[in-house]
Amino acid sequence: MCTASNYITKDHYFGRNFDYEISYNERVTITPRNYKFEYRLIDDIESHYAIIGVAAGVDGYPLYYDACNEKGLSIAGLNFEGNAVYLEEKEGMVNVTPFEFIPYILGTYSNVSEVKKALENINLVNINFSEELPLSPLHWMISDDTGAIVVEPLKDGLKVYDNPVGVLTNNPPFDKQLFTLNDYRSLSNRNPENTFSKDFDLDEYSRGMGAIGLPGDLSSSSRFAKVAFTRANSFSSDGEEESVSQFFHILGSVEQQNGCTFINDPDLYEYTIYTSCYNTNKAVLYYRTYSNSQITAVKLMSEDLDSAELINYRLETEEQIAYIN
Ligand SMILES: C[C@H](CCC(=O)NCCS(=O)(=O)O)[C@H]1CC[C@H]2[C@@H]3[C@H](O)C[C@@H]4C[C@H](O)CC[C@]4(C)[C@H]3C[C@H](O)[C@]12C
Repeated sequence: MCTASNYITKDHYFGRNFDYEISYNERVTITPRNYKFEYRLIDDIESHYAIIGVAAGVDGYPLYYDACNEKGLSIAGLNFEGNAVYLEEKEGMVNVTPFEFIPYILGTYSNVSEVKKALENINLVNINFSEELPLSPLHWMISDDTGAIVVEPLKDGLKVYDNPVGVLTNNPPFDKQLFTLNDYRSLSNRNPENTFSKDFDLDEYSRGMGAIGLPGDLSSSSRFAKVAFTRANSFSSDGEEESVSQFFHILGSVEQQNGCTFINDPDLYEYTIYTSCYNTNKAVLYYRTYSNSQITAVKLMSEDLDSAELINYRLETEEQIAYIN
């Protein structure tokens, strides 16, 4: 399970919890403007927008999980098991593979409205990256400071939804997740009046009673409701540190602790391996890992973006504790 969210203060923030039971040795990968993207079916692209993101530890190609480009456009791929369908090559369409989708979108487009238009002509083709890394069933949230969309590959092509709640988890498909939010329309960040009955008193014995009924389990539909509520009611000042801190708290509301989600394999549990937070206006990637609660930052604009070589930074995974005495 994974969760993605955006958050807007003075800048636009976007990121995700990467929840899984195994790691692909992910690292921060920067793709400078002149790294040559070789595509399986469309023409290679020699020069494009620069990209920063978290990618699998595979040399020679940026297999991004989530990323943002120098124009402020951001995207994350989340599991969409049992629903994602990739198709055969289609004439007249821009045929890219699912693993090329993030590089293609972020390399070519600068905002969500351009992407929406381009998606009308994109076909996601079922071609594996390699035999060892077959295709994953994914859907994507794409976000910038004007809004967000969700892209789902279905059997009759790509379905694109506007995303007014600014979050995405896994199953079921996005339209069903959105509909389910109707069930929670009475929830509030304020304590409710007693509308249960006029005939007897009910005590307001605690703060936080306005959100009684908000799910707290780790299923993807429960995380959708929980994180949508948390994001919608989020309050912080608009400074960089406060915004970043608040963003980590939004995704912290649906963090998966190791041990709570058993995978059908001895000793394997799904947990939040890392949380990313992009300030997309400044192209800075902040992240935390499960074993290191300190926030680490990598700035796209500090690199030589006219180079042609990928730049990688390993994730800082050692806990960093500030001992006071
Ligand atoms: C599993 C990851 C999504 C995390 C997630 O949604 N977890 C929830 C699982 S579940 O619903 O609860 O089952 C996805 C996100 C990005 C994916 C990776 C990226 O797409 C990049 C390559 C693509 C290759 O085709 C496969 C390996 C891979 C390296 C992918 C492995 C895996 O499928 C990743 C890491």
